[in-house]
Amino acid sequence: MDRTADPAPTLRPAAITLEGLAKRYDDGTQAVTGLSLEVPAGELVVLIGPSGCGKSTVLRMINRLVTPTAGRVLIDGADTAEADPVALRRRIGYVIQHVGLFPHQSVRANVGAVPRLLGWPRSRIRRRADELLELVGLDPATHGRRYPHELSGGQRQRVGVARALAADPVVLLMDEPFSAVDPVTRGRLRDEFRRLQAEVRKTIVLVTHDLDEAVRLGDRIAVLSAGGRLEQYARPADLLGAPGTAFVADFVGADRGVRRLAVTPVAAALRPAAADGSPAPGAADLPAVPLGASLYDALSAMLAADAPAVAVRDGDRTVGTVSRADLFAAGAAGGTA
Ligand SMILES: Nc1ncnc2c1ncn2[C@@H]1O[C@H](COP(=O)(O)OP(=O)(O)OP(=O)(O)O)[C@@H](O)[C@H]1O
Repeated sequence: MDRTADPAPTLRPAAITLEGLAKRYDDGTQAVTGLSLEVPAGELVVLIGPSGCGKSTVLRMINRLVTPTAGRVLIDGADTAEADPVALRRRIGYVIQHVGLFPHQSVRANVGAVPRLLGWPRSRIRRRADELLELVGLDPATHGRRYPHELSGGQRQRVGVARALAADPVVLLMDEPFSAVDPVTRGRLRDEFRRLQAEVRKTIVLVTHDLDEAVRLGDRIAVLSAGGRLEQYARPADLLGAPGTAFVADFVGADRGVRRLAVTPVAAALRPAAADGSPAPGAADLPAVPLGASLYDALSAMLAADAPAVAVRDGDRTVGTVSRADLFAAGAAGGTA
């Protein structure tokens, strides 16, 4: 990204603190109960739990679309109840399930909506919109002038993400952001989003029903049960390796061992190649996975090729091998996600 073209300083991501947060709706529904958790600056925290357990209500209390009945939300230590709600929402990006793009505005105008409200000069808004469209994988020249109905569902979803990032928010809230598209597009968007987050490093709170999405995207996962009660808050590998309550064990399911392989890097089981750089004997005949792959990828490659091990490559170089025994041993011990 050409930061020199944009005079706006990039805002540091902010930490979010939820302190004893609760919401009881007027009809008596207790949606969230005494929720306390800390979202470190620059991390992506996933809220997951069964339908109706209060996940969306938590997001909406963070941006003050819903007023808590008890507790506080602090952003970088400042109580959001004391902020002007409109100004607060401009500092917080919000991506929702069905995107909510303005149908009668072009893609570029949609992405520039918040900067326009903030009174940025037109040339800067346009530059920012085009920069963000590129960032989310849309060509500004082709897609910038289109209207939302002229895009595919996945493209609309990308525009929604670009729009939420436009004013360089200190916090990004995402409510089921990838659920309105087919499973293949969903997987692709999720992978793209992971790369995007590695680049922009925002503080993100993301709501999903999908455990795979949670373990692949989350730095930490908060599992909520009915009434918005926090069951466990942990890193993905820890959540899968040591469910803290019977509810979590049931929620992460019997296949949690396999899921855990997906969040354990192949490096955790690597048998390094010889120090002189010569490849392990027979490595040339093995299927290969890149160094950034997970143990799950390694197992898939072994099963597909009916091979006893995989070679691990860093670019063109074979850096070592992982056998089935190495893989299961490391999977059982758990790696860091
Ligand atoms: N405005 C409202 N008035 C009354 N009850 C509400 C209101 N909004 C949500 N609720 C209730 O609060 C509870 C939590 O809803 P919320 O949408 O936060 O859950 P969720 O976990 O996001 O659900 P889902 O996964 O199905 O989207 C539900 O029982 C819901 O019916």
